[in-house]
Amino acid sequence: MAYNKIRFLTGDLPLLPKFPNRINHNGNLQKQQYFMLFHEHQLHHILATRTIHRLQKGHSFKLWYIMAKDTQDSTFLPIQETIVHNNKTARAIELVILALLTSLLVYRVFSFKNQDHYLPWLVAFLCELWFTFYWILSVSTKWNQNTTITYPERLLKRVNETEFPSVDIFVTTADPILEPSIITMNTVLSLLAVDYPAGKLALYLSDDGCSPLTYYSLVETTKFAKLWIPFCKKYNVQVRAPFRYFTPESIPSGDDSLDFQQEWKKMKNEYGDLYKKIDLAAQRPFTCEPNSDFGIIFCDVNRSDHPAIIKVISENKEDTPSDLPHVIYISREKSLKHPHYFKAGAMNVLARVSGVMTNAPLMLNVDCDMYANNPLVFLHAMCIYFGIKNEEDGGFIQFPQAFYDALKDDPFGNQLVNLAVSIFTQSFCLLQQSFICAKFLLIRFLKDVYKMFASYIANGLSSMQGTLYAGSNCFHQRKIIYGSSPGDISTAKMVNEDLRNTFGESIELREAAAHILSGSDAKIEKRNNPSSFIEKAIHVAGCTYEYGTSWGKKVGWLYGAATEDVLTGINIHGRGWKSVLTSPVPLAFLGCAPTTYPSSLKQQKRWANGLFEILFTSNNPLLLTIKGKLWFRQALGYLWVCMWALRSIPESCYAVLPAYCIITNSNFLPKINEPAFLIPMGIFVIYNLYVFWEFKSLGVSARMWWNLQTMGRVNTITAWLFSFISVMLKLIGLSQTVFELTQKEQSPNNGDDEGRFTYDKSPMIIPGVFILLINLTALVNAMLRLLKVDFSENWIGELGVGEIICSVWVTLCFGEFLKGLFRNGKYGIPFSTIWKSGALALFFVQICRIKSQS
Ligand SMILES: O=c1ccn([C@@H]2O[C@H](COP(=O)(O)OP(=O)(O)O[C@H]3O[C@H](CO)[C@@H](O)[C@H](O)[C@H]3O)[C@@H](O)[C@H]2O)c(=O)[nH]1
Ligand SMILES: [Mn+2]
Repeated sequence: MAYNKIRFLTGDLPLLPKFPNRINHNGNLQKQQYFMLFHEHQLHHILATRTIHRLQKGHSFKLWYIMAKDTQDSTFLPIQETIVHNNKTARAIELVILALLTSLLVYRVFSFKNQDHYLPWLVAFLCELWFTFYWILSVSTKWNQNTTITYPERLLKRVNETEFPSVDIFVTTADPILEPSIITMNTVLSLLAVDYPAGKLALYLSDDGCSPLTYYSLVETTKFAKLWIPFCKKYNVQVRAPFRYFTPESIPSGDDSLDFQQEWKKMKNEYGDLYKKIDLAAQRPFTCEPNSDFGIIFCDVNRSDHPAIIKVISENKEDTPSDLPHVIYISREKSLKHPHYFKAGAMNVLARVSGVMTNAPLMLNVDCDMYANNPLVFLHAMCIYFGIKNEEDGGFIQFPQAFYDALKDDPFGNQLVNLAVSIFTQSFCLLQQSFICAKFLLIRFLKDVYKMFASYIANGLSSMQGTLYAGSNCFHQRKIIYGSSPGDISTAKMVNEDLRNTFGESIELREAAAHILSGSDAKIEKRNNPSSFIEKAIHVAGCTYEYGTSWGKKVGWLYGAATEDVLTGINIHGRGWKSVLTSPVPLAFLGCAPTTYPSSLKQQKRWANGLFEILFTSNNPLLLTIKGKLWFRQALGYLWVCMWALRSIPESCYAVLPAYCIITNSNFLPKINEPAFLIPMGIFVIYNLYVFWEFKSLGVSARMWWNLQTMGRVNTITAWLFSFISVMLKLIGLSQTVFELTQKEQSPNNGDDEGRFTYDKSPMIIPGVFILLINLTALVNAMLRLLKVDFSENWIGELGVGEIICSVWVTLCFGEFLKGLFRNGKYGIPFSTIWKSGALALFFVQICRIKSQS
């Protein structure tokens, strides 16, 4: 379909000595290999020397493999390309660290009986066993790295706009105060104005806050969009979220045309008006106005107990096409008697309502603060959609989560740069080539024994399935969200009874789903007048609709973990799909990261909590590898993220150990005059230098590296420890997880406060303050001991240098808390928190005393 413009040629290709090997017995060139050989510059070189195919006449060639004659004609160039990273140095260092970790374990085992202090030695051994295991997961996840690059300009030359699939866009918001309407509206505007045929787009805004303000803002924003979209398209505006476009720096220059300058001013005023309207409405209490349509809708609604409200705010009719996509407002039914499953519940309503109204084969999902920062983002996604080679490669298309106005040097460690290293930019998405041989041998070897199992291992060894689904900035195929697996025809042939059990009572939804599952795009019905389906849509947005169906269990966004995104993503991978990550320049989407320490803590807790919950569902990565089609190394990658909460236990123990040992005058590390001291020292030095180097190569400042490294320790011992505890409480039935929203701010620049730590009374920081206090006590203890030291033989060995270094390091990591102990007001740690941690620390020191006396 996409390549019908490519010309067929035959001729000579003398400049490519490797070329003939890559032609298979049919005379066809393997398409991956084709692209490996023909990087753009090579091609240009070849074409410049006027060489063409050597392939003899009479051979049939698949469209892909044909080169065009004209250098200017880019129809033969790939629309997406995967570049494999060279990370040999990183791999070598990672293996050195692994070797050191292993030797430390071996040393512990052999020196165990010579110890006078079994307890710290045993605890250290268990922690290090965990660190080694976790390091293996991390190395495996980062081993193969690649980047996918997309070329929208080539796509436009090759695929006609009419062939583009339609896309339903879902934006979710839940509270107009924590998520100010103006931010949500900017996200809406940026999406309405993307470079994509407007007739193929429908934007659905889900409002879990059931807020008249959000509804009113959307109506006004839609009016403004009618001016904004043509303006953006006419002048090819790059940033289509007005609050980011009309900045003081963006004033038109003298070089710009007069027309543009005038329209720019007009647009700026119009946006100013919109802003004022929304701002005023936010300050005025809402009143029921019986004579206005708007007043009646929201009269007496209670946000947690109300019927579904669905309004088509604007329609893009086929007979009067415009630049403005369909705009639809949804506030799903809520009732105190029924669970609503937070964002996952909202997404499922969006999937159903859009299924009834527009039923696009693709859906894009964004959080209310994630505006589209690159107007070509849909075309970048289409490069992948049209460029994937095998059906299963297109599980979902994820763009990274990145943030605007990020605080300098990431003081709270929440901007995901560190994750970028491992989850987003590089790994989770790998190349098969180098392992094909190993895979082949392995399959042969185990063939007769465990045929199935062998192919799992082989797949696992060869590569991974791709990036995580991160909840926002992701394109999904509707059929995959509806539960289909690659190459599986059973869903395509679902009969009415199955459809009812899966998708529920609504006949329209079942019909629409059957269309989608049967696969062929051509059959997917275009619905041009969503407003005629409002009644049907209200039906599927009801809070009892899901009872007795597969929503949240097998289809849609899955319930059971606070991170519905990763849970839904692992389920998709578990069906055998792969996913793709691509990050165009400029970045596809930008949102707000929490700007205060307490809100960052809350977010960290929810994430670690949700990720850990996944291990206790039927979507546990190891279960999915055995029972489903999750590849082994992909499962290791998932384990690596899902165990954040569990990490808090060994990390806390390891942070307690130096204090314990100094106070009780015992050791958990080899003494400085033993050669074995070099092992932990080597790990410490090499690991930290390695991470520093890794961050440097990502362009991260030294200050940011330090912040990320200390916040890594702090978050683990505070927020993640609480995630661990809360999952345990949930497992024994004592608590329920809730989704606490993150506060969003339009310009997070709040003067003096920017990036400074503030504290609330959250108990989460108690363990952190406790660790700090006991390590401070230990250091004072060590100092006193140093004063009394008798410089006789082996005094340096008795000093416990390793323990002191560790204690100093832990204290440095908790440096912000140390400052917080002495500051006042919101910058200081509340007295009640200090008091509680102090009591715990005192108790601990007392135990140490008793221990050392016994
Ligand atoms: O009951 C709810 C709760 C949340 N949301 C929406 O969910 C989105 C994400 O909420 P936010 O507070 O911004 O959480 P983050 O931690 O920033 O979000 C990340 O992590 C979440 C899982 O914890 C994913 O759902 C998100 O997509 C992902 O961006 C927002 O648009 C909310 O409006 C709802 O629609 N209904
Ligand atoms: Mn968010």
